[in-house]
Amino acid sequence: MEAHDNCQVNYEELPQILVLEPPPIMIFYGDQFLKNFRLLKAWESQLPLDQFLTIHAQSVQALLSPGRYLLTTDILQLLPSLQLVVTTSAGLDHINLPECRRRGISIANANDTYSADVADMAVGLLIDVFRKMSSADSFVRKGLWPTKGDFPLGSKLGGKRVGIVGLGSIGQEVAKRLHAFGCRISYSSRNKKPYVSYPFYPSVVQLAKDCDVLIVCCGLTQQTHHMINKDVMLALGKEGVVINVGRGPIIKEEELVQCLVQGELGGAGLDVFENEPNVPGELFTLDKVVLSPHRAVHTAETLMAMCELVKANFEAFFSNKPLPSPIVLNN
Ligand SMILES: O=CC(=O)O
Repeated sequence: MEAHDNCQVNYEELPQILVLEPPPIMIFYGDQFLKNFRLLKAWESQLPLDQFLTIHAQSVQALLSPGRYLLTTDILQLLPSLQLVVTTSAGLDHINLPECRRRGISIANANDTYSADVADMAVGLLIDVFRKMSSADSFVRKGLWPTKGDFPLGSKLGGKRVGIVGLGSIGQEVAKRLHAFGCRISYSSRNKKPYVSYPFYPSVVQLAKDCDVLIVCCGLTQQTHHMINKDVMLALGKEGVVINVGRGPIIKEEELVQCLVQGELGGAGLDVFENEPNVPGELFTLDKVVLSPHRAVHTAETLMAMCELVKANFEAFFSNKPLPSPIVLNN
């Protein structure tokens, strides 16, 4: 017996949640926010994962999934009673969605909890690339100012033509911010959005031709995989800048590195990479590139909001109520 909310509850009787790997909320804040649930922590077991899952196969109805852990068909098949996946991410590319659809497994995600923070980061990366803030910081710290003299000029943000790739909730937040900075916004998306007046481009290459900057804000799907390739980058041009706060594999990284090294692209601000946490070494020496370790979504405040949403989804599921942030899986 344990004390929960000042009353005695039997821990064994609490609703059970399987957690395959600790999500960032647990890493930073522990698992107190899920104190009214019994957490089955796969990583604490000495057993290989498949054996561990086989033992708990019949009892697991709900699973908490951190964004980076792949929920493959193999794993899902080991969990025949699974009815709900709550993921702490906004992106769903780590989950085998067709298999969930086939099995009728519900999914809930972070919805737009992170959108404002991700948009702030996209704008921050862009300002950093144009105004060379990271590189200026390192210039001063290395004591180069007195010896090397004048630091190179940056480029003005106001007036730049910014193409947003994916005008979902993150893309719209980016547009709002950069519009306020005096940028000229246009976008490409799966469909033209009837409620915005920014020019719409069905083709990303055409968008790139007419812009100084591309900001990748879309999710990773079969359609967006490697969508930003050499053709797009050449269309953007030698002064062009690419910002990626979506997912690494939306950009063909090898071609991005090549374009940057060969001076065919003006700069990049990257929060996400194809093979995280590995970043191509060629980028480390380029001042026109700003790098960030997939942190756009995580601020202390947003993680707390995420905790609440995760908890609310599990509470709703175990009391047969509608999920607060369900994903509708289309055929
Ligand atoms: O990248 C993080 C997310 O999709 O939430």
